[in-house]
Amino acid sequence: MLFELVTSSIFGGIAFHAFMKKKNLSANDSGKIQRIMSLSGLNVKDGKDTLTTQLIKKKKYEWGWEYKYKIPLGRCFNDYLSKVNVLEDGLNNRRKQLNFNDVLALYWKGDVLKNLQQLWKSKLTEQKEIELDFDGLLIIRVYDNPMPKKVDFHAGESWKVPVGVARTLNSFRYHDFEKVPHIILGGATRYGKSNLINSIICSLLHSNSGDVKFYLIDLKGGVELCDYENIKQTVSVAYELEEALETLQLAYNHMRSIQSELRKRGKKSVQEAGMTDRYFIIVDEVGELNPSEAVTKEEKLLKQQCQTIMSQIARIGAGLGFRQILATQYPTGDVINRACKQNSDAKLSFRVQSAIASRVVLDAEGAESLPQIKGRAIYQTADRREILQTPLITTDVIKSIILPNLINEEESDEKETLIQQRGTDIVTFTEV
Ligand SMILES: Nc1ncnc2c1ncn2[C@@H]1O[C@H](COP(=O)(O)OP(=O)(O)OP(=O)(O)O)[C@@H](O)[C@H]1O
Repeated sequence: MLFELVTSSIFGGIAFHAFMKKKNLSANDSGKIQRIMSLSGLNVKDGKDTLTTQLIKKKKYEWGWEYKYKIPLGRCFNDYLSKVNVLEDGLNNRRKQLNFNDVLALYWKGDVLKNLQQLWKSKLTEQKEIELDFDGLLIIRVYDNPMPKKVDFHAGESWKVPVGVARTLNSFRYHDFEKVPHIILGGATRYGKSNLINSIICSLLHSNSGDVKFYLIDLKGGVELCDYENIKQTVSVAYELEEALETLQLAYNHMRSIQSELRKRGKKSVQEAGMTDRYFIIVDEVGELNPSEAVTKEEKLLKQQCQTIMSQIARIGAGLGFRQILATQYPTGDVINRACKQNSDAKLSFRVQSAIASRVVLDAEGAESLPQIKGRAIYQTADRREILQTPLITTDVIKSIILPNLINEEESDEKETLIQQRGTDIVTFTEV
């Protein structure tokens, strides 16, 4: 009896959906969206009048629907962003959608009964996703299918590294370190920062093993970046505050030597001079270098020195071949120094705990409303903001990329000498 009810509701649904599809009316949620907006307090009272969010345009795409709304006076885009979960849950409220392809697949397969059960089960867990944007009008995109929850890593080309798969056309997006030299990564713990750092390092190693150099600062106990300690491309690794300063000093001194070299040759940048080496300073938990969190005077001084070098690299490093990747899981007020943030035109944030934390990383809200999916992130550059599923890199892939780059014993001795010398480096800060 129950099964009959279930099957007839499925077939009823199929017939209804096929009819709607034919009329190109499938899953138009504009009415429901407007109702959710009213019920969630987005209307504005103006004397006796109630100003509502007005639908201006709607358009059907392959992936779903796009709606454009005029927002009432007294509301801003952020008011809508803060309701993104309300909108999404409202649209998914007990929705079971069947599409034409499901039906075709069902009839062509052998065991119809089993297939029906599977189809029903998968429809129960189906989830629409929405994205909000603003271009003078509020744009709401309702995607019929959710983004993939797992995307495999593959290396990029040259200085372009894969940062994730975008929803539209399921295509990979790349961060080009030649165009945007510095990037800030943020996100609450366990959402995928370290995984992304590994992906970036491995992509760079794979595509530029002869030209890439790393200065690694891992202040999370040294479990994440220690894999790269013994590769030829790593100039210095730091696990403690003092070592972090030494590593930054090494990078800074080298940056200054490249600067004098360029001056001698009358060139303005490494690109112009045809110098192919690029230097990546990667700091995983930049919050540990925050002077306002220091316990002692000495610690504060060390952290301040680190901050000074990081801002110098952010300010002048781009043309000298230096790139900075700063990651934090505690995006509060001053955790990322201002010069570093101003000079990082790319930001990537996984889910964070609050709108304030999102603003610290992205300068905008939104990362607090990301679904609770590992690897899901907002990637933002000066002209684009997109939700991506970042690639997942496995330990085996990391090992296979590291293996050909491991240093042999002779090279290891040379490296020891280099690291021992670094304490004698003197840092002088000259305005450029
Ligand atoms: N892109 C991804 N796709 C799917 N799963 C992922 C992805 N990135 C990370 N994960 C999963 O999440 C777990 C935590 O990831 P990761 O260690 O990178 O988080 P984290 O943000 O660096 O955490 P913490 O700040 O605590 O070190 C991983 O072990 C992995 O299983």
